[in-house]
Amino acid sequence: VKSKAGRKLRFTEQTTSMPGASTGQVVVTDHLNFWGGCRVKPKDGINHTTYTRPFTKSNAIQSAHTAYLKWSKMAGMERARVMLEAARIIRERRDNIAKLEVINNGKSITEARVDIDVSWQTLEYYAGIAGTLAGEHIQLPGGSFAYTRREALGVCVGIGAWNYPFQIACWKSAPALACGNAMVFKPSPFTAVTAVILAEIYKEAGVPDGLFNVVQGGAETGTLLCNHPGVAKVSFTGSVPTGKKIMEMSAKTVKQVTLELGGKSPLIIFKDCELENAVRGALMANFLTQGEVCCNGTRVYVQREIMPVFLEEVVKRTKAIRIGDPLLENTRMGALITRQHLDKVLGFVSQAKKEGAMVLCGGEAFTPIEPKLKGGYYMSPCVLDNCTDDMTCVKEEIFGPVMSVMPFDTEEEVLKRANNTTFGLASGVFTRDISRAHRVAENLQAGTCFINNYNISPVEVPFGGYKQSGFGRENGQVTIEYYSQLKTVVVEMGDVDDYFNC
Ligand SMILES: NC(=O)C1=CN([C@@H]2O[C@H](COP(=O)(O)OP(=O)(O)OC[C@H]3O[C@@H](n4cnc5c(N)ncnc54)[C@H](O)[C@@H]3O)[C@@H](O)[C@H]2O)C=CC1
Ligand SMILES: C[N+](C)(C)CCCC(=O)O
Repeated sequence: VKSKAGRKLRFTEQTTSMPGASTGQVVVTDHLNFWGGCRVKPKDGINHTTYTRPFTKSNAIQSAHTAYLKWSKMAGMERARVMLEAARIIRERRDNIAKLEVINNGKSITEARVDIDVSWQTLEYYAGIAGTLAGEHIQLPGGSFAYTRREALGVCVGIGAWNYPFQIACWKSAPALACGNAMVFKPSPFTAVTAVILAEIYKEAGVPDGLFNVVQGGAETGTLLCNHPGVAKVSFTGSVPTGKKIMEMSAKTVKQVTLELGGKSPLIIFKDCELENAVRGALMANFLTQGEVCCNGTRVYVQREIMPVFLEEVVKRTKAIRIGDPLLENTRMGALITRQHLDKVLGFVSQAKKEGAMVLCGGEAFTPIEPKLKGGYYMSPCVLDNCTDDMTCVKEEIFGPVMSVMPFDTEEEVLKRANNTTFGLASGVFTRDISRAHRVAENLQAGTCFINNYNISPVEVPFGGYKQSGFGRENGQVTIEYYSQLKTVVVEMGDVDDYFNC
């Protein structure tokens, strides 16, 4: 849905050809901004993309700051209770939120349900940690001592991409709120709807008004948020070029930054792998959410001896992927996010052909037979053979369902080739040799290495990049460090030295 701000949000199951061409439709009749505990009318009253005034008096950042003062004084256990209630509400409304996510994003309903499950689990996980936040006591000479306090940062900004709209909002807000911060979240203008649902759920669960706010808009709004002196931290998910701008803007007032950026991750398949699993893994690494996944393993290196059998299997299964109405239970691939993005992905396939790659399957615009789905942004998932490391399709992030396959001979060679990239988000290896698996994991320059599977990221496990794929982490206990700061309190129990007058 291209939701228009300033109208009411209602979910109806009508047949229509909305962007993404699902059988559902969202009619937006309520405002999509959410500040100070309620939906707010855009000041220009027209379109969320041209709107926001973070510098004006009554604004999202100010209301977030007021809420932060209250929330950060509560005990971790009290915050935990509210967060657990929010998790419960998400779980209860899982199917409805998942439907909205499908209509908004175009991904299949079965995937969207997993996203929503991961979302409430994220809130539960950080609720569990909220009650454990603590400092330490350090003994000093003469009975003096010091202690540390783990304190919130203040108002944190979250800026999200369009591929996992609700989940990204939860990955950012859950650790932020657990630590006592407030958050102003800006979703991608392509997927404006579900972050507001999260804001309403937090309110219903009992967070103070203004603790989690949603401002709609694009680059202009994001820029205002990153430059705002009242913001302590920016957590960004999106492309590398935008990430660089975010870092630059944040530097002006020394804001803390977490950057979850793009990738071009290698997946290495050795000849001693369990082939069935490796083929399934390659599909998991390339075709979730229409291939619009930052950590996808899109450079698939296959040991030469098993290349023919691997290709045969992978092509057979790729051709069998059911593309179509994302709201149907048996659909496994929905529609890409926009016409423009679809054209871009198809352009990568044409370029690959020009550079000598061979299309083994897919790579074309796809029109489902149902008339109601015509006009949707579908494409057939693509496997490219005859690829070399210097081709555009192997070097650049495509962010669509396009797998590039390349042969390799030795471990040493493939590691060198796998690491020859400015990205470093994820990586994967399939082998039955446990020593080799751990050796390869050690030597791959990436924030995650999946052994004998791919794209498994439960909330307990830290997620983030090496190199230009970003820094900071989301998920796992470590993320607490990225949403809090340590205060040292030094306590003198004796007299102050008479150093200057003795
Ligand atoms: N590492 C990760 O966790 C993920 C990374 N991504 C990356 O995101 C990209 C696709 O997402 P897009 O939404 O197209 O990325 P994008 O960088 O164009 O936009 C991301 C967000 O930043 C905002 N934005 C754009 N320009 C801005 C500016 N100058 N200042 C502040 N905010 C600005 C957008 O409105 C959007 O909310 C891919 O490259 C992908 O790899 C996507 C999902 C997850
Ligand atoms: C959930 N997972 C691992 C498939 C992708 C999460 C990262 C992203 O937002 O692209």
